[in-house]
Amino acid sequence: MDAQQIVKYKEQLGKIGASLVSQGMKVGLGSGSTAACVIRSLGKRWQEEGLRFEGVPSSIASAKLAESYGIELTTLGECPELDIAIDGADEVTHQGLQLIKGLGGALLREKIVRYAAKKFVIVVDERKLVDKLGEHTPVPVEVTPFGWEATMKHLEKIGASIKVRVKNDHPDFFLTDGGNMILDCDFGIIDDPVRLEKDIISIAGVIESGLFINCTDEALVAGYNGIQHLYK
Ligand SMILES: O=C[C@H](O)[C@H](O)[C@H](O)COP(=O)(O)O
Repeated sequence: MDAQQIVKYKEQLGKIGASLVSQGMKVGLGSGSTAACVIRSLGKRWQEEGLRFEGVPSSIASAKLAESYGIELTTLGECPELDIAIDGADEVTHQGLQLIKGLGGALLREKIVRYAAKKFVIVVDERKLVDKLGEHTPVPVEVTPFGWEATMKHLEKIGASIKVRVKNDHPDFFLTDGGNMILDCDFGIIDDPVRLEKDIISIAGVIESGLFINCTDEALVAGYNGIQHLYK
């Protein structure tokens, strides 16, 4: 799949994702480049069709993008229950729609927004589809900076090979919107993601894992044959 093709797929996903939103809905706005295409399409509908909805962004970047189209944003404080959240993902299993998310570092807020929503739809191109999680992507784990070295040791004990995430082309640690660190944990092929998520979350210092298990209702997958709809 070449870069031009990927851009085309993301634009298609943006339009279809945005078409799921109707007047007055409460909407969780995801993060990353594919979710950004949904936000742009929603922005066009806001400007050209007068679509109005209440948007809760899952990252500062998504908030800025939405605001650049004039979309009025709200918070989970004002609007704790959402009709739908639409987001990207880094890996998606064909069966069960289990996910790895967080290569962009937004996993904690994305998960909070997801669980505030009645329905969770993800938008991905077909490169992200896998039989089992862990085929291409480590599991991003958000940890508190205090004592992160000890947290890392515990993650290693449950089988992770770890890279501490740093900023692009920079030796400084990458920090999330919430000021936390990300440890990219390679567990190899993940046979039991339910168990692994529990094991990760039970470690002191771990704030959230990038495993999104049994929580996706629908995946829109762009590929050579158009957009497929997969359901859990
Ligand atoms: O933290 C980032 C998010 O989980 C993204 O939704 C995910 O990384 C997919 O991003 P993209 O659509 O840019 O591949």
